[in-house]
Amino acid sequence: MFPKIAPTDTQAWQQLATHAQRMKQLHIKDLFAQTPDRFQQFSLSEGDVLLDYSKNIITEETMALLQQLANECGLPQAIEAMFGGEAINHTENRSVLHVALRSNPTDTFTAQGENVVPQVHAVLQQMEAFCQRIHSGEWKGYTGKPIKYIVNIGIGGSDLGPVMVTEALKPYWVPGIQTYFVSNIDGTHMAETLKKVTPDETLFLVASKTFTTQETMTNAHTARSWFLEHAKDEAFVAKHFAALSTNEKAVTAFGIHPSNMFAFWDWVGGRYSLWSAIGLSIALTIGYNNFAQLLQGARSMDQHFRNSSFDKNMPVLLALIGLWYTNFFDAASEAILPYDQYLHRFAAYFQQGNMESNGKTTDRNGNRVTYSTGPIIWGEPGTNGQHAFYQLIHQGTQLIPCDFIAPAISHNPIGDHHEKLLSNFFAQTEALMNGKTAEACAAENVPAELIPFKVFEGNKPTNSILVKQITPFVLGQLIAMYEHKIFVQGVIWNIYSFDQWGVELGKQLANKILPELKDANSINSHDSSTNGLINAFKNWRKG
Ligand SMILES: O=P(O)(O)OC[C@H]1O[C@H](O)[C@H](O)[C@@H](O)[C@@H]1O
Repeated sequence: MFPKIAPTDTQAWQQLATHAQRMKQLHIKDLFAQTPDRFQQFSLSEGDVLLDYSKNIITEETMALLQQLANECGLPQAIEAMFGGEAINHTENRSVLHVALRSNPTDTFTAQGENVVPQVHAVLQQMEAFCQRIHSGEWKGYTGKPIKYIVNIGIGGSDLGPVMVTEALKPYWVPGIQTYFVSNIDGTHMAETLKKVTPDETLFLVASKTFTTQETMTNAHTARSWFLEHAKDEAFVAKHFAALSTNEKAVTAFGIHPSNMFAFWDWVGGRYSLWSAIGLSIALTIGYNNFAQLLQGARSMDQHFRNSSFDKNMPVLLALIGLWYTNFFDAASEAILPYDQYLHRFAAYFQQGNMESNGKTTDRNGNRVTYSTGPIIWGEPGTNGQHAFYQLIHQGTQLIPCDFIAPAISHNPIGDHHEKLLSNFFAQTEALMNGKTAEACAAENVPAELIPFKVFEGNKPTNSILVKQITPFVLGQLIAMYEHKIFVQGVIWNIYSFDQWGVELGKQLANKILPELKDANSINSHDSSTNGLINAFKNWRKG
């Protein structure tokens, strides 16, 4: 295990606090003027991924102190504890081994004394064989037709990853397969999806780690009823429903045959599960070989993370820079801004990844933290964001560190679209850094009374992540890079990143209120606001 030290108790933290006061007097553009080769100093590549972190309010001293902080907080031991399968998810007494899901067969990862790699590869083989049967048309629906539609029913970690990846890799979709995702318990989500599919050509994947989640179970039962209205015979369920879960008992109770179950394990966190059986919708959509490439990309980032010194380690550097702004500049949020339409769910995916992992106030000693932890994560694809919220990033009162992500090669090289798109990426990061002075405005003959409105302070930090192309391998690298960033920050903040007790409360409360909504009686068991809302809801439905 690694030390449970409050980061504020380290020497590095004290030094960083003093250092930050000095750094707040500086402007990034001056740092570039002082050190023209700053790009060489603060950028690195790993395969086809280039990280440029030079447009940050940092110097070599900043980075050295941040790395010292990581060392004082036991990051080297923590990395080995995770890869070594220690039960670092302490509050659930579980290992955290999503890295084992992208292992090679000859690798070894141990949970509770057992090498988990053979079982990982057994399920991967089961997934590969299943994909082959679906894609070849060998697997037939109840009227003898091959499967054309995949409907993944899951929520949270059993939805967001597969949605994000299948969208990101749309150019790789297997011809003839159309995939949909139903997550919301709002009947609209299911109803609208069922309009697009046919019962005899659809495979429903019920994706749930626990197989108890209310939304997923409700949606799965609705899908089953709809299917049986058409198929009439329960025996046909086996041809059209598969389960992705850790809970074999609940899968069987639902009526899905164990041979249609793809297993994973309690050492896979929901928001880290796209690499497991939860990724079956991905493999069915982009083909198993592309799914395997995604895993290989993640594996290469795992090795980079585990083996690189902190000054050459992408996840560590991103984590330290993020923490620098969260804790020493009071930044409350971070934006993820992909300049790639296919990555339009990337920020939403890492909203769960970050906010469910590091949105915690209790430290690993059970005490309330005295410093900020996980920031709010948000973002939209550029350039749409530019025409919506960049105003605030440029001229608002909040400091919002941004990650710009873009591929050099587009999957859709139409005319000069991609050059135009990327010119916006480069221009934005440059403008956020440089800003615009009153003198520059005056030189452009801006009327004096308008100058205060047209001045940009600049000094807005950005990371630029440029990749050659969004291939399955590169996407695997990118996802794993951000996963490990979250892990590093959780270690330094001394919090448990792999539980999510905050989500449980909502589940319990809804279960308490649900029976109260089933009859017409007036309710008075809550506060006056909740009573008023419930009674108004009921009154409207009476009429
Ligand atoms: O996969 P399931 O067990 O259905 O869980 C789905 C989701 O449920 C909760 O919201 C958890 O907080 C998430 O981490 C999880 O991904």
